[in-house]
Amino acid sequence: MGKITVKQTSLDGVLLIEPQYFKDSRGFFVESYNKNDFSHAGITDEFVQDNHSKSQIGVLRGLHYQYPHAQGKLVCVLKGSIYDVTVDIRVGSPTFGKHFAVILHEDHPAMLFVPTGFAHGFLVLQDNTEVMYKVTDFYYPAGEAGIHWNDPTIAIPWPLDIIGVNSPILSDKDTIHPTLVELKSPFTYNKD
Ligand SMILES: Cc1cn([C@H]2C[C@H](O)[C@@H](COP(=O)(O)OP(=O)(O)O[C@H]3O[C@H](C)C(=O)[C@H](O)[C@H]3O)O2)c(=O)[nH]c1=O
Repeated sequence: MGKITVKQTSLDGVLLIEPQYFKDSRGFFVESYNKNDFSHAGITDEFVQDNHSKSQIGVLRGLHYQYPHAQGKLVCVLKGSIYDVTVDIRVGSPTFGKHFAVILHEDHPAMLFVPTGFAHGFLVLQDNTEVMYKVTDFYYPAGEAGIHWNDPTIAIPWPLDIIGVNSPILSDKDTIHPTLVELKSPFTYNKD
């Protein structure tokens, strides 16, 4: 049975998970999700839907959350790489408005667990990048919401220069999200 290593991040509840990779001359094998391993690590959420997106370099998807029917997410990169960002939007949290960023790469296949109460997004760093993520509630279009990717109070240092673009490729809806100051976050911090 594969083992996983779970690392805390700067945001309480957001976890970096490194499953055991079995590498050999053919490549590698990994159990990308194992209910027993995850529940032993304290992640007992039930995942009910798998999402899979493919993007070209320079695409930025986010910063998104869903409410009601908030979704926890388990994010992994199947191909290519992303600059993945999570923002704490739980009112009353000591890290409210703070972000955690990590590069997830096909060859450094850590996974990120994002609980409910956070906005999530990523900037794509290579062409034909494919991201797969499990979510803990179903898609609920009426509950789709977001925060502006370039919100000055969050001040995410998106590495646009590294990929040589001045501005990211966005969906129409991702150009008009409110800033965190304009938003009334529906999430509250519950330290238990
Ligand atoms: C999220 C979702 C979308 N769709 C449909 C709706 C649209 O017609 C199409 C593209 O959706 P959207 O532009 O919202 O996809 P992304 O911009 O990649 O959204 C995701 O981006 C960031 C990274 C997230 O963390 C969220 O999981 C999610 O919001 O797929 C569905 O049918 N089911 C779904 O669960």
